Amino acid sequence: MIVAIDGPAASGKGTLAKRLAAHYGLPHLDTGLIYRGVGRIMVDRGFPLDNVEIATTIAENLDLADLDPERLRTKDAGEAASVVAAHGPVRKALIDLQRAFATQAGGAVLDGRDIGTVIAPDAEAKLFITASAEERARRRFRELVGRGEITDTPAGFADVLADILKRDARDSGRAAAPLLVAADAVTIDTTALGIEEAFAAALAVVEARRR
Ligand SMILES: Nc1ncnc2c1ncn2[C@@H]1O[C@H](COP(=O)(O)OP(=O)(O)OP(=O)(O)O)[C@@H](O)[C@H]1O
Ligand SMILES: Nc1ccn([C@@H]2O[C@H](COP(=O)(O)O)[C@@H](O)[C@H]2O)c(=O)n1
Repeated sequence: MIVAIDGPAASGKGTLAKRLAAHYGLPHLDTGLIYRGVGRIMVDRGFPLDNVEIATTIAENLDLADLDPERLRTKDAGEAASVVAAHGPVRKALIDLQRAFATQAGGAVLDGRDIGTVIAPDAEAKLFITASAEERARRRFRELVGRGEITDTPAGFADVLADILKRDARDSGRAAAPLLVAADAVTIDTTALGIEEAFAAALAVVEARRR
């Protein structure tokens, strides 16, 4: 079974993807890490993020085994990821890698922005996880403060909210594989749901699709 999970930044799709993967004993791929990996290398090597040729070469040579979530879950890697992810040739270079993961024997759970629409259009279960921008910013803010990456101040929160809104606009407005709800996806709005409630709702959708 392939479970495709899409949604905007900090909506909780990664949390649900991990929980569903553990529940069904399936491997999980956080595809955001792939774009973060490309963005991180561009920044670390001082390449301008709008250099499509270099970003594409990096994407073509990316190895999933090299992606370190600890290093890549930072605010600046997320920002760099959303810039390189708008380049069509970069996305094209990363399709086979993601499809190979999705179609491995036994199935898989993938989360990202274009899983149900581009990477795994035939997935048995498709979820679109969303929440209000303010709630997503609150979640991301708590996470970044908890990791000591930013300080717990109103200005810090305003900065995270601005980043979420900017990423929403970039991810939804780009020409190449924009963030869209697949026609056969079920949308779960988690604004007022805790993690357990959201997991129960997601599990119910997947169970219904398995039958
Ligand atoms: N339903 C929920 N209620 C409260 N907090 C949540 C909920 N779901 C997830 N979180 C928390 O919100 C933060 C973001 O969740 P998560 O990383 O799963 O989002 P995401 O959509 O995968 O983000 P990204 O697109 O940036 O990878 C995490 O700290 C997570 O623990
Ligand atoms: N399938 C995907 C996954 C991610 N992106 C882009 O990467 C950025 C970072 O992703 P996170 O899920 O880790 O926040 C995101 O803002 C997207 O621009 C993508 O395009 N497609």
